[in-house]
Amino acid sequence: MDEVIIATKNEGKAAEFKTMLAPLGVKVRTLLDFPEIEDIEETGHTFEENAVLKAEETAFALQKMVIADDSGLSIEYLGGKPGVYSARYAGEQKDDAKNIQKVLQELKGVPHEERSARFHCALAIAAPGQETITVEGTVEGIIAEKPEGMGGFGYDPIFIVKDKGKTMAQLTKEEKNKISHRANALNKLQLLLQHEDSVFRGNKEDR
Ligand SMILES: O=c1[nH]c(=O)c2ncn([C@@H]3O[C@H](COP(=O)(O)OP(=O)(O)OP(=O)(O)O)[C@@H](O)[C@H]3O)c2[nH]1
Ligand SMILES: [Mg+2]
Repeated sequence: MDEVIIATKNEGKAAEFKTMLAPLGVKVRTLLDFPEIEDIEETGHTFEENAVLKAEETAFALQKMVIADDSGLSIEYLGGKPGVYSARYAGEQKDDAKNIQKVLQELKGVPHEERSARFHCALAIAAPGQETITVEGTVEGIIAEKPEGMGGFGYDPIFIVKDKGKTMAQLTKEEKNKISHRANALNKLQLLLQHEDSVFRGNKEDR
C-alpha cells in the first residue's frame, strides 16, 4: 500500500491522520484533494453506520480503497448527545465555537462528577467488491466548565482527558495522537491490516 485515501473533509481529522500515518511512509490524501466528491449524507444512527456509508460511497466513486472516520462526543448527562450529531450540534453550519457554547450551556451548574463524557471514533475501510471492515476507538473524559487550550479541533478545549487532567486542546499534537479515540481506532485498524491478505479476501468466516 503506497497511498491511503481518508474519506473526510474535516481539516482537523485530515491533519491527525497525516501525522499518525507518517511513520508508515504512505501518501495520505483526503476528500480535500477530491473536491468533485459531494458531501455524503450521514443518515446512520451510529458512528459505525456513518463511517461505513462514507467509506463505501467514496470507495465506489473513486474505485479505490478508502478509510472513513465518523466520530463525536457522547455526554452521559445529556443521554449520549451530541453523539452522531456532534459536527452540527448548534446548527447546519458546522461551528466548533457554537457547539462548545451549546454544550456548556446545557451543563451549566451540573457538578463535576456528573460531567462524564467519551469521544468515539469509528473507522471503516472499504474497497470496491470487498467486505467493509470497521473498528472503534474511545477515550474517557469530563466536560470542563470553560474552554482551555489552543490545540486540536472540535470539542477538544472542553474535553478533560481523564488520565491526563488536562483538556485535549492542552495536550501537544504528539500526546493527543497517542491517546485519542482516533489513535485507538487507527491502532486497531493497523493490527487488522497487518493481515491484509486474509482480511481482504472478502469473507468474514475466513478471519
Ligand atoms: O474535540 C474534538 N476532537 C476530536 O478529536 C474529534 N473528533 C470528532 N469530533 C467532533 O465530532 C465531529 C465529527 O463529525 P463527523 O465524523 O461527521 O466529521 P465531519 O462532518 O466534521 O467531517 P467528515 O469526516 O464527515 O467529512 C467533529 O466535527 C467534531 O465536532 C471531535 N471533536
Ligand atoms: Mg460529517
